[in-house]
Amino acid sequence: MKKIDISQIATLPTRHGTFKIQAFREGDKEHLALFTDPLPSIPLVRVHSECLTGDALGSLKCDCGEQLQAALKQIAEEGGMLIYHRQEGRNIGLLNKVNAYALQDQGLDTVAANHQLGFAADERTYEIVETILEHFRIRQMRLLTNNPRKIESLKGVEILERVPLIIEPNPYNEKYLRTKKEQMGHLL
Ligand SMILES: Nc1nc2c(ncn2[C@@H]2O[C@H](COP(=O)(O)OP(=O)(O)OP(=O)(O)O)[C@@H](O)[C@H]2O)c(=O)[nH]1
Ligand SMILES: [Zn+2]
Repeated sequence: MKKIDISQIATLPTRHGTFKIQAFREGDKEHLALFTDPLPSIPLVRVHSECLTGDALGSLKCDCGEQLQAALKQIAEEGGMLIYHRQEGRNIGLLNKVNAYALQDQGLDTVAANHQLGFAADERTYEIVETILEHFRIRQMRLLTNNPRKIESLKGVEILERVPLIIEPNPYNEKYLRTKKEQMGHLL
């Protein structure tokens, strides 16, 4: 197992409320946990995979940015944790994701574009997420997701409830969301 470095806990005021923040470094990847204090015994958890274009740049090609904001709002209200999982582009990385976007400009869907570049549709792994949950001794939770694969991938924690996180489609992400539903089994 890789060595994990863990930061101190700091306070992070956000537009949704004040969270605690802690960083986890694994090799060259740095992940974050944002959590309410107190943390309920059965917290509401969001595992959010990095999407720089959606999360930081306001991209309308996906639903990530709006999901991130909606998740933080709900977690601030109900108590829980957002794990910011630094596996950009379903873990193909930013450069490859932009190449996948170029293929999507030519008409390929999000799954076919990944395949054309030699990747599986989803290359993410969740060991670091399990390590972070273990660090906080979270063994039972409610999970904010529409992705059944994410539920199956999280071993060692009991997911008592799946809480949907549905964003209204826009003309630019309609096809993407349809592909996620039809080819990736998302509960949309
Ligand atoms: N390779 C690739 N990655 C993408 C694309 N669009 C978004 N992503 C990445 O997909 C990840 C988000 O995954 P999603 O499948 O939308 O959502 P999810 O987190 O698995 O599922 P939910 O929990 O329901 O939101 C982020 O890492 C994004 O960077 C794309 O067209 N190609
Ligand atoms: Zn995105």
